[in-house]
Amino acid sequence: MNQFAIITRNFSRSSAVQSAIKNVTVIGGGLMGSGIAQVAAQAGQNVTLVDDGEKFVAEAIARIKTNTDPAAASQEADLIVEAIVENMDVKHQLFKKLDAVAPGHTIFASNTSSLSINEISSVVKEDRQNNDGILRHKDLNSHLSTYSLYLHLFGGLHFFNPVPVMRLLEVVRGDKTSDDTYNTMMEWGKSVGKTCITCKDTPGFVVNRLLVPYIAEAIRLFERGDASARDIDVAMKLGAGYPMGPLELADYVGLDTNKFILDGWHSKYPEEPLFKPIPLLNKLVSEGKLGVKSGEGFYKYEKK
Ligand SMILES: CCCCCCC[C@H](O)CC(=O)SCCNC(=O)CCNC(=O)[C@H](O)C(C)(C)COP(=O)([O-])OP(=O)([O-])OC[C@H]1O[C@@H](n2cnc3c(N)ncnc32)[C@H](O)[C@@H]1OP(=O)([O-])[O-]
Ligand SMILES: NC(=O)c1ccc[n+]([C@@H]2O[C@H](COP(=O)([O-])OP(=O)(O)OC[C@H]3O[C@@H](n4cnc5c(N)ncnc54)[C@H](O)[C@@H]3O)[C@@H](O)[C@H]2O)c1
Repeated sequence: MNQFAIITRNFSRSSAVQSAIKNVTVIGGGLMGSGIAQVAAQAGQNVTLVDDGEKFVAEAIARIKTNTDPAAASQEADLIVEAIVENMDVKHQLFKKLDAVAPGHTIFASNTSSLSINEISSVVKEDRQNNDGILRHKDLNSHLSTYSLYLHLFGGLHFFNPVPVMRLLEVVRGDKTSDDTYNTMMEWGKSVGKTCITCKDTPGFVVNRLLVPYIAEAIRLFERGDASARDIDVAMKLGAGYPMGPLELADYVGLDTNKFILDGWHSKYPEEPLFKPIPLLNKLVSEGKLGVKSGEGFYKYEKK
C-alpha cells in the first residue's frame, strides 16, 4: 500500500482541557480524517495523517507538515483514529496490519458512522491480562517494545461533518472497552474542543439512530408527493429549528451514504420498517445523483 503520512507540530491550543494523548495518528485523509487531524493539531497535539491515496484535501495539506513514514505514524501514537472507507473488510485489514506494529499502550478508535465497534475490533487481540493490568499511563511517551493491540483499548470516536464546526463527539464503548480507555477518549475529545456524549455500541449510536430514520421518513414523504422538497426543508428549519432541512442534509451527506447505511441496517434488521429500502433513493443513486458532490440530488448544485 502506497501510504503517505503527514506530520504536524506546534499548533496553538483551542481548548483549556489537557489530555494524556500527545501523539495522534489519523488514518484516512478524506473528508472526516482531515477535519479530525485539524482539530487535534489545533489543540496542540502532534498529528500524523495517513492515507493510501493522494486524496488529502488542500486545506489540510496547507496546515500540516508532511512525512512519508507510515510505520512511525503508528509506532509513536498514543491514539489512532481510523477514518477510512466505511467497509468492514477494509477496516479489518487495516486493524490486522496495525496489530503487528502499534505500541501496547496505543488506544484505537474508529470514526465509523454505521458499523459495529465490536465487529470492527474483533480482529485485534484480546487483552492478555483480561483486566487493566497494563500500566498504560505510566508507559505513555516511553517508546515501548511491546507491540500488540488489545481489545480493551478499542472504542468509537464518532465525529460529525464538518468536523471543525460540529461541536459533538460520540464516545462509543464497545463490550470490552475498559474504563481507562473510555475516560481517556472522553478527556481527549474535550481537549480537541468537543462536547462528548457516551454511547453503547448500537446501530447509529445516538445521532445516526435518530437522523437516518428521520431523513428516510422525509424522503418517503417527498416520494409520496405529500409536500415539495423545498417545503419539507423549510418546515423543519423554521418549524423545528434545524440548520438544514432533511433533504438538504441528505444531499450534503451524500445520497450514496444514506443508501449505504440504510441497506446495511436493513440486511441486519430486516423487520425494522424504518430501515426499509426507499425506491426513490435507490433510483437517484443509480442515476448518479448523489447530492452536493455530484451536482444533483434532491436539488441541483453549481459545480465548483
Ligand atoms: C441517512 C442519514 C445519513 C447520515 C450519514 C451519517 C454521517 C455521519 O456519521 C454523521 C454526520 O456527520 S451527520 C451530519 C451532521 N452535520 C449537520 O447536521 C450539518 C448541519 N448544517 C449546519 O450545521 C450548517 O448548515 C453548516 C455548519 C454546515 C453551515 O453553516 P451555515 O450557517 O449554514 O453556513 P455558513 O454561514 O456558510 O457557515 C457557518 C460557519 O461554519 C463554517 N463552515 C461551514 N462549512 C465548513 C466546513 N466544511 N469546514 C469548516 N468550516 C465550515 C463557516 O466558515 C462559518 O464560520 P464563521 O466563523 O461563522 O464564518
Ligand atoms: N462523511 C461523513 O459525513 C461522515 C461523518 C461521520 C463519520 N464518517 C465515517 O468516517 C469514515 C470516513 O468517511 P469520509 O467521509 O471521510 O470518507 P472519504 O472517502 O472522504 O475518506 C476516506 C479516505 O480514506 C482513505 N483510505 C481508504 N482506505 C484506506 C486505507 N486502508 N489506509 C489508508 N487510507 C485509506 C481514502 O483514500 C480516503 O482519502 C467512514 O467510516 C464514515 O462512515 C463519515
